[in-house]
Amino acid sequence: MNFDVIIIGAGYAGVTAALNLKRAGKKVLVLEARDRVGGRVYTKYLNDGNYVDLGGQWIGPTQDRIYALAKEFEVETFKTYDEGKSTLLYKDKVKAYKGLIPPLPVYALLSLDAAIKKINKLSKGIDLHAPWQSQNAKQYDSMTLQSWMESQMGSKVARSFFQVAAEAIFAAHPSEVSLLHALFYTKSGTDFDCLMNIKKGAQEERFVGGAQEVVNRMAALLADEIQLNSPVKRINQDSEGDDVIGEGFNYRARKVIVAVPPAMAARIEFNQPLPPNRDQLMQRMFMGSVVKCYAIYDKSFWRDKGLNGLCTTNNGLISVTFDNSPKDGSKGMLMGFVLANQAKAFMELTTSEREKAVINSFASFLGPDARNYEQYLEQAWAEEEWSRGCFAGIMPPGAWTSVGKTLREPVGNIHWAGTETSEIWNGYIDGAVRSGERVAKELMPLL
Ligand SMILES: Cc1cc2nc3c(=O)[nH]c(=O)nc-3n(C[C@H](O)[C@H](O)[C@H](O)COP(=O)(O)OP(=O)(O)OC[C@H]3O[C@@H](n4cnc5c(N)ncnc54)[C@H](O)[C@@H]3O)c2cc1C
Repeated sequence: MNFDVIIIGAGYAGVTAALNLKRAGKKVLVLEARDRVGGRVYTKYLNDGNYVDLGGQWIGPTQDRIYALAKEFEVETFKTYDEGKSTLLYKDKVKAYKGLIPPLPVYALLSLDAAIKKINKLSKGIDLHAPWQSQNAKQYDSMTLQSWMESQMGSKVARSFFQVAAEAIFAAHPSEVSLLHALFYTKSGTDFDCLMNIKKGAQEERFVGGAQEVVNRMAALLADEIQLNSPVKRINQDSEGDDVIGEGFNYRARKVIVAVPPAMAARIEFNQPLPPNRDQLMQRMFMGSVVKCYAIYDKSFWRDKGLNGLCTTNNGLISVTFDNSPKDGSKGMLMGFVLANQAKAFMELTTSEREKAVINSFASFLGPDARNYEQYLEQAWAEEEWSRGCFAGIMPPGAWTSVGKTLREPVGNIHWAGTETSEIWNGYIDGAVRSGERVAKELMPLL
């Protein structure tokens, strides 16, 4: 059977592209490896009717495209729980504090504040459309975020907390991330404060019913077009179109959209080798490492103590936790991230060792009550065959300025989507939606 467009991947990017093309009268087919849509957004429904988001979950100001879809598909959002005091574990002591500024030594706070202001200022100069053309791009791309942190912050304590924030944003150690990429990503998501914060930040709101709710409803309009359990193994290109091949299927289309992260696109075979710089990009844009962990309680006991469940430390397995309880507060759900190098070590533990280590970490913030949990859940994204890491693809030093321009450049009939290709909210759900809209628009005149 012949299609106008075959879309590989039914994450937010692929489903958005498919729906836009279908609405424009095009004949589309979406091939998805997993047995569900949503990709890196994964809502697990629990037996008692509750749910947990094991992948992407928050949305916030300026993420207009995902908000527009939530409105269109009538999925409500609600504020992330943020009432009461936050918790800081520093030098083995637990302190509760109000507001955004943790009770750290003044010299460390001043150093942190200056670094955040500086990264915001530098990021303003980045060309989001072509980061490699930004002023000083070569210089920034020859540094890591770590080397920049060392040059900016004399205080070791400040550096360690900046690292906590950076790892929560990139799911990678700062020594792995190009400074140019960090600046691009910062501007793409407004600024560093917006990336870090709950109020007026990227963590401001959640979806009622879970973050998969919107994409599930979109997919319901594509019931005849989405084929699940269909990993694409190979694309054979010729001048007229492409054959898209997997186990038990071989479909043909005039155009193909690859809506998977570059690291996953690298696992597809192509009959005509891709241009070498494109291939090198796919070899280099690596996925971060994150394990998202939950303990579920009969109630959110921390709220009774005037705490908001937002806990941070510069010296623990879990460096940051959030109150992820349902909107009605009927259950207590504490969620924590194991990030970057900690995640790599964590994934070598047995299942029971992992659970024990996470609960110990939760108890180190919130006391013995944290041990009285009903259920433990986790999702290690590097263990996921069809993601191989998260939150998103990251550029190491040198990649943006050498091969970065191939990120969105079509190759013959193949066009690229996915949050990694977005100029705005790159790495986020909103970026995925924008990339789906962009690629559909790009293809329309060619069909
Ligand atoms: C733990 C975690 C927390 C996050 N938190 C947030 C957050 O709070 N807010 C936010 O905005 N973002 C967050 N993100 C990031 C967000 O989830 C992603 O940016 C977004 O979902 C990416 O969508 P996408 O469509 O570009 O890619 P994906 O969701 O990765 O979709 C790609 C799809 O392609 C499929 N696929 C891969 N290879 C093949 C193949 N060969 N053949 C067929 N199908 C294939 C995959 O199964 C997948 O369904 C988080 C991510 C994670 C993992």
